[in-house]
Amino acid sequence: MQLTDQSLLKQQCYINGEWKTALSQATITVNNPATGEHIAQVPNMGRIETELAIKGAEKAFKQWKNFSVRDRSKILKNWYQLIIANKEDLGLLLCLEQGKPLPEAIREVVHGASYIEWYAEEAKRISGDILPIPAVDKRAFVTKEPIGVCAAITPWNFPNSMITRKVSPALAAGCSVIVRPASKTPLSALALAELAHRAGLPDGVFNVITGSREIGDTLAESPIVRKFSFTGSTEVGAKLMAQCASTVKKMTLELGGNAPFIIFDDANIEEAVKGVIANKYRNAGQTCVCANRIYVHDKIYDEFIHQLSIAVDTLKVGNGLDEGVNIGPLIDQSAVHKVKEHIQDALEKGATLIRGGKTHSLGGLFFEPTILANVTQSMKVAREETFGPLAPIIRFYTEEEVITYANDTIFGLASYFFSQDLARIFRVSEALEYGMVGANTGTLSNEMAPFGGVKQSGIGREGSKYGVADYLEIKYTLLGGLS
Ligand SMILES: NC(=O)C1=CN([C@@H]2O[C@H](COP(=O)(O)OP(=O)(O)OC[C@H]3O[C@@H](n4cnc5c(N)ncnc54)[C@H](O)[C@@H]3O)[C@@H](O)[C@H]2O)C=CC1
Ligand SMILES: O=C(O)[C@H](O)CS(=O)(=O)O
Repeated sequence: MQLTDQSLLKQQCYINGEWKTALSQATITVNNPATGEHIAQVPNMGRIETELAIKGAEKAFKQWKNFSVRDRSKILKNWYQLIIANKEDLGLLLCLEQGKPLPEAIREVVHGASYIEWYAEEAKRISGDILPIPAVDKRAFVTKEPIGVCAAITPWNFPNSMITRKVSPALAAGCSVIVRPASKTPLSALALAELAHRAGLPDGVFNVITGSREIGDTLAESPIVRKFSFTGSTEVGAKLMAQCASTVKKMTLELGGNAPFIIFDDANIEEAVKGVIANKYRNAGQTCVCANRIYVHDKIYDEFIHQLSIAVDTLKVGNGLDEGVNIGPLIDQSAVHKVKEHIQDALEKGATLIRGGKTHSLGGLFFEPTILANVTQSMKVAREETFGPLAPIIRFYTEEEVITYANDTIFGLASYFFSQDLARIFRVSEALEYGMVGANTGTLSNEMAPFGGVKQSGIGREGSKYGVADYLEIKYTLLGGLS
């Protein structure tokens, strides 16, 4: 791996300001999903190392919470500037360990850094309240204080921005953090730790530990860890929530999705096709906010499928390092299996294959961008999160019918629709049971907006002024004897 700054390839964990190997010397291999080649190895740590990290983070919290907000903000801004200055190297690490095309990987790095830039300023906007005077000899006020030691477990699909989206509000609030990244994609988190160290973050304030499930168990069960932030599947999120219950931790859960993408008969079809392409095939469809069901009104159904097919034909599948590639590999064989399972189930139940439908001729983990027509609500692809480059098209006839379809899921993360009727835009946006709604757009995320879901898609928000509140506790103080 040829980085401009080779020291950003870290193969040890960052704990209490030091780079460490596992006590057992055990390691985990990191492979490039595009080629299968071994690109690095990181420590396979467990309970003992995690407990050491927790102790160090507890000590560091006591120091970091007493930094002035101006000093915390300055260090976050240093970190932001170092990330931007090294975005090509960080993008290359990301592309090699996760597979997304290099330009898309660099965009993720810049997107991830935008949260640090945002929270560097939000640190200065954490304020409390002076309350009404309860009695002539008393004064009352509210202050907001950092929660304390925080833990974060992150997924493989956005190995850079999922780290910064959790760590930056925590640090801005004055907390210390221990991050356990996905074992498939740890290099981005470790490189971010190196740059945080260079930015002047005190030892123990930000820690990155790689290894076994024991890490998650230890973090979830520790009474010192007061906040747990998890991004990943609903199944695992629920398990962690149960584990954290024994020590009554505050939770942020960014979980699974099943996004509806509705195209009404009054939509601008060309714009809707662009929106679907930008949304559905980003990261090879491996995002929790990808359209999982595409509903198209009967009147424009055939025209939409025709135009979407033409657009899908222009997508290039390949190694993310190659020029012009739009879709990289899926993360592993189980991901390929799930896409195939959803396609097979749909075809057996009457769907029609319009484009793709099988492993790409490149083999390995590459999969053809796929379109299925005549899909129905009863098919697996409409009920489960596919997490792959599969666009299932479902026909609908009325607004009432499609809203019922769209809301018929345990998930409630992102939703989208295209319409040029203003009254309909307000009606549909208010009727959709989701944390986020995109109207006439297929992309939602930015650092100024509250990202998160309802129902079984999670708890809490990341990004915006709302994101820092999840790392603060409210304290009420009453001053008596002032007569
Ligand atoms: N709501 C959101 O913002 C996002 C949600 N996701 C969801 O995550 C899933 C895909 O990502 P995956 O990494 O495969 O999800 P996953 O839930 O299997 O794993 C997520 C992370 O949790 C770890 N993990 C798994 N089981 C664990 C356990 N029992 N204890 C502690 N840690 C455990 C994994 O190693 C990984 O680091 C999809 O369902 C997707 O929708 C992914 C990214 C963002
Ligand atoms: O993991 C994900 O799906 C991300 O949260 C999507 S986004 O924030 O990059 O849009």
